[in-house]
Order: sequence, then C-alpha cells, then structure tokens
Amino acid sequence: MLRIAVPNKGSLSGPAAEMLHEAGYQQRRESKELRIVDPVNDVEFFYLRPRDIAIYVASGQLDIGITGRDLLIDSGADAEEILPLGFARSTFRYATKPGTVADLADLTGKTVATSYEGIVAGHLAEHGIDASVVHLDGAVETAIQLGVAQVIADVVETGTSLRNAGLEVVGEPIMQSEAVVILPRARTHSPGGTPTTGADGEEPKVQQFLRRLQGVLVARTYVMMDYDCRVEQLEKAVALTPGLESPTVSPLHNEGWVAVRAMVPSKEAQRIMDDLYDIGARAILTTAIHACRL
Ligand SMILES: Nc1ncnc2c1ncn2[C@@H]1O[C@H](COP(=O)(O)OP(=O)(O)OP(=O)(O)O)[C@@H](O)[C@H]1O
Ligand SMILES: O=P(O)(O)OC[C@H]1O[C@H](OP(=O)(O)OP(=O)(O)O)[C@H](O)[C@@H]1O
Ligand SMILES: [Mg+2]
Repeated sequence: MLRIAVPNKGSLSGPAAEMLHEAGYQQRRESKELRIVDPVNDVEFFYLRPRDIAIYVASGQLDIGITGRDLLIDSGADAEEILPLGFARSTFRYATKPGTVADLADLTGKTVATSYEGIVAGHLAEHGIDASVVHLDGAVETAIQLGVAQVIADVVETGTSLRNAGLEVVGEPIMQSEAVVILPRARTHSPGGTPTTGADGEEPKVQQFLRRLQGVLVARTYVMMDYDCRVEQLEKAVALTPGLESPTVSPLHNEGWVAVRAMVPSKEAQRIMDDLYDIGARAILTTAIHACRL
C-alpha cells in the first residue's frame, strides 16, 4: 500500500486535500483524523505537520509527501521535489524597518529572526555574511518591534503582514516557493543517477499517483475549445489552437466547413476566441476539463 504524507494544518492543508480529492482519492472527514486508509486506491494517508513531512519522506517510511518547497529546503532532508503543484505560492524574503538596512551586505553583524533557520543560515553563508540567526515559531514580523532582532526573514505573499508591521523588504527574494510533491532521494535516483524502477514494487503506484495529480493540474489550467471554420481558414485557426499534440479536425455536413477541437490554456481562452472569430470561425465554445490523463 502506498503511504503518502499530507499537510494537516496551515496554508497547504486545504488546497492539498482538495487536489487529492479531485484526483479521486478519499480524504479525511474531519481535521482531527491523523491517518486514513483509502482501500479503493490502496493508499494510506498520514496527516502530518507540513514542516515534518520532508523528514518522514526522507526516512523512507513514507513513499510520497506534499509540502512547501521552502519547508523542504529548510529541513535539509534527503528528499527531492518531483512535481510543483501551483498553490501556496510565496516568496521568502528579508525585511526590516525602513531606512535601517539598504542591501544584503548591511546584514553583517545584525540578528535575523526567522522560522526558517536552515534557509537563512544557508543563504547568509552563501553570500559570506556574518549575521546571527534567532529561531522563532511564527508571527516573526513582531520580533523587530519587540527588540529580538533587527531583521526578519519570512514568507511573503501579498505583503500585508509586512505592511501591517511597518516593515519593508530588503534585497531580492531568497527563494520562490509553492506546494510540491516530494519523494525520498533514494527513490528518485539510483546510485548511478538514473531513476529507479522500484525494487519495493511501489514504483508503478508512485507513477500513477503523479499522473493523477498532473491530470488535475492540466484540468485546472486548460479548457477544451470547439469551433467551426471554413477549410480555407483552417491553417490560420490551427495556428491559434495548436492543442497539446495536434487538434482534432472533423468534416461538417456543409461542404467547405470543418469542426476543430483542441485544448487551450484557460487564461488565454477569451483572447483566442476573439482571434478565431476575427478570422471567420463560428460556434466557438469552451468547456471545462473535469479530469485528464495526458
Ligand atoms: N500567506 C501565505 N501565502 C501562501 N503560502 C503561504 C503563506 N503562509 C505560508 N505559506 C506557505 O505554507 C507553508 C507553511 O506551512 P505552515 O502550515 O507551516 O504555515 P502556515 O500556512 O503559515 O500555517 P501556520 O498557521 O501553522 O503557521 C510554506 O510552504 C509557506 O511558503
Ligand atoms: O504576505 P502575506 O499575504 O501577509 O502572507 C505572509 C504571512 O503569512 C504567513 O503567516 P501566518 O498567518 O501563517 O502566521 P505565522 O507567521 O504564525 O506562520 C507568513 O508567515 C507571513 O507572516
Ligand atoms: Mg505560518
């Protein structure tokens, strides 16, 4: 049975459960459940603290985990990102009171408060900056006002928390994060560096899990577009809707017309519909893709 780690709380938890549900997996009914078995899919889900997930996965006790890229890197655990999931997007940045620190070099001799000591210590060392790091569990924006540090390093999404605390960012983002699927490094690479075929027999199930999530990602980012156009306009129309491989073109009963069907990125759907209309396509429809296996 495949054993999968899912965040039990915080920003990652709801969207991760929603994505797994869309991928056809049973999810827990209430937030106190720490483990459930999905017998139909032969999967066991463990609901763990997001920060601990990379450590469990690296230990080899769990086959797959969903966590944040920043948490994976911060943990230093021997696990590897295999698929970005597009939610819980954030940046990780230094911030301080306006006018106190102009750039990265000014961090020398300062104290930086953060919940992500691994990322910060690594980043400071990489840039040869000698600064102290103090670990706080959360709400680090308040650390400056309360005199625990002169600088913070934290997750920034909208910037509201920084603004509310009267802080401004320093330098470029340390990293960009989002939810990711992780595997034990031992599974993604054999000693020779090529993917393993899964000596424990779980590899096909891991691949099936990844295909299901990829299917959800595609269903979320593409729509199906159908339209009719004159044969003379077909090349121009197909250039606008090339599809993932190639569009389906079927003859219509009215001679000289064809029906075209192709997947298009949902964000571009309205522009593509306008462009198709302009070259003479008609009956242009888009429909949501419910599920997909590429
Ligand atoms: N406001 C946010 N917007 C987007 N992603 C966020 C935000 N806050 C945290 N994250 C992401 O969520 C993950 C952190 O998960 P975690 O559950 O520890 O923190 P949290 O969502 O802040 O919840 P908690 O209330 O437990 O601190 C990280 O990958 C982080 O980048
Ligand atoms: O840029 P923003 O949109 O304001 O989002 C960033 C904030 O969200 C998270 O905090 P959370 O509310 O989870 O509290 P925490 O500090 O206790 O983790 C993060 O730690 C930042 O404080
Ligand atoms: Mg938080």
